[in-house]
Amino acid sequence: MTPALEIRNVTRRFAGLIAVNDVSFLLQPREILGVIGPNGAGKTTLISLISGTLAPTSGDVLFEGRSLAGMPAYRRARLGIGRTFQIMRPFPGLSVLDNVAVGALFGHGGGHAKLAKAREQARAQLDFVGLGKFVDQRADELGGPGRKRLELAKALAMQPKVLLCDEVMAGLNLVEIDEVIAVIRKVRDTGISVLVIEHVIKAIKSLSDRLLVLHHGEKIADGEPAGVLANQTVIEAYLGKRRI
Ligand SMILES: Nc1ncnc2c1ncn2[C@@H]1O[C@H](COP(=O)(O)OP(=O)(O)OP(=O)(O)O)[C@@H](O)[C@H]1O
Repeated sequence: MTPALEIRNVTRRFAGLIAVNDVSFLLQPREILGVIGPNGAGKTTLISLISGTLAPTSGDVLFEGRSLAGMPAYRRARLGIGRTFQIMRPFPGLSVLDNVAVGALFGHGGGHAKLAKAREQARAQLDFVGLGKFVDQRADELGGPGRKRLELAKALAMQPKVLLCDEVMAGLNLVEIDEVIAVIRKVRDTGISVLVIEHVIKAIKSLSDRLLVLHHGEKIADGEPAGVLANQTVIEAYLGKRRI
């Protein structure tokens, strides 16, 4: 089976700093892959290299077997690569519904050219993530947990085949984390492959089919979650962080 994503020897430098260093891995269709690592390990950079907001210094990203080299972010989104942002940026002044409708207008396959159709799709995505009751509220009036769900709905409205989630559980309480986990599982059940970056180790352990660990830009482990978290190198990378 062709992988949904293949990351092939990807390196990204920022001046003297190597943020991502010769990283390779696969994301299989319908897989939930968790990516963890201490602060500054290169996780967000990795998502940006896949979604196309950053270009690799070397290496290649393949989507369904096809190289994305040189392809801008908007075209990758149209091909089916959706992402959420760690720093949430709802369009201020727009309703929750229209924030998501924007995603539907520009998403996979060119999106829905008609606003009415985009709003219809946005409403369905908001129901899906549990924000159905808030469609008419201004997006910048949503609280933290609501904004996390909004980020997910915005990305899903683009009808991605691959969803890249950047810390969608950060700042949530345990109940809210469980709710987001349930939403991500539902996303996978619709046939979407998911890459999840997260600091909440317990959550990502139960959510992920496979876990990949980055440390100083390098992949130090990749495998079944319980085994990866018992790995001595991984424990040392987190020593003192109290996150395992
Ligand atoms: N645009 C940039 N210019 C210069 N350095 C950058 C840039 N973006 C990231 N970095 C550096 O690259 C390294 C990896 O950063 P990145 O944000 O990918 O880490 P992260 O694992 O997502 O961290 P966190 O968990 O804190 O979000 C860090 O040292 C960071 O300071």
